[in-house]
Amino acid sequence: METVQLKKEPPLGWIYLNRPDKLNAINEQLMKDLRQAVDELVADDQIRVIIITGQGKAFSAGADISQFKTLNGLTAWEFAKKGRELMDYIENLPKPTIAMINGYALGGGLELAMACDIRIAAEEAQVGLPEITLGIYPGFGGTQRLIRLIGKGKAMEMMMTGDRIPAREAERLGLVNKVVPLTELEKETRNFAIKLAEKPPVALKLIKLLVNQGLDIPILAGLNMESLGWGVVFSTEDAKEGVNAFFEKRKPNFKGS
Ligand SMILES: CC(C)(COP(=O)(O)OP(=O)(O)OC[C@H]1O[C@@H](n2cnc3c(N)ncnc32)[C@H](O)[C@@H]1OP(=O)(O)O)[C@@H](O)C(=O)NCCC(=O)NCCSC(=O)CCO
Repeated sequence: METVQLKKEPPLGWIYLNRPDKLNAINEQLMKDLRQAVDELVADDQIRVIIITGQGKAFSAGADISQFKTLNGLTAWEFAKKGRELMDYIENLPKPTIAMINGYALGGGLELAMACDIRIAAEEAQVGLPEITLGIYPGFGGTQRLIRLIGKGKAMEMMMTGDRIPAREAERLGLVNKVVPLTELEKETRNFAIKLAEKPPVALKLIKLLVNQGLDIPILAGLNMESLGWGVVFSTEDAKEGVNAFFEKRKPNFKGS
């Protein structure tokens, strides 16, 4: 893959966006490579958690603006649809995902981070949706995901001003889960990811489905899905293991079945 690097460190799978000289700007090739990398990690049974990060000083500075000059109405629609569908795909992966935000996460870069389940950022990182300064607005799902993460008022401010905000402010808003010094970022992210990797995969997969779909459906439908899902989760070996481990006063060993 030209623009993405993959590292398998079971149970963790790492994806590095790899266009550091362009601050990991997202062009068509990177979208293709990212999809391929994600699919490879999902298909590997040894991988339980996927971490996405950037090489160099940025997580990603967003969609590749150099591609914009050749876009017309129709191709812009196609480009946005492609980017947005990739973010939807990542949001709905069956394994937990973490965005390790090592630097700038702007525009499509923040939209990618928002499609992940968890965001851990370096203190030095800055996030924002600066599309308005280009005369446009977020097109990879940002208008919808930001309001769901931080609420309408602050989301409006971020999108209307295009201002970048520091990681600590993003943490205060609930846009990132955890902020650590850059020197600690990889270690802290690994520790967090291992914690998730030790949890039962089927229950994690169902939590993702219930939370992601639950936001968009009437509460009664969501509550019914939750009850039905209990039937599925209770049929797993991991549920038996969890209950047995509780009574045997030991740490459970979840196998994913
Ligand atoms: C992120 C900024 C603030 C960093 O500024 P600075 O440190 O001064 O670094 P630069 O010299 O600007 O950037 C280095 C190099 O990367 C190129 N680049 C940066 N961002 C992009 C991008 N989004 N697309 C294409 N290329 C990019 C930049 O041109 C430089 O290349 P050279 O060949 O060395 O000149 C600053 O870079 C910045 O503000 N970037 C743009 C952020 C942005 O507007 N993002 C939104 C994009 S639209 C979008 O995402 C649509 C989807 O919703």
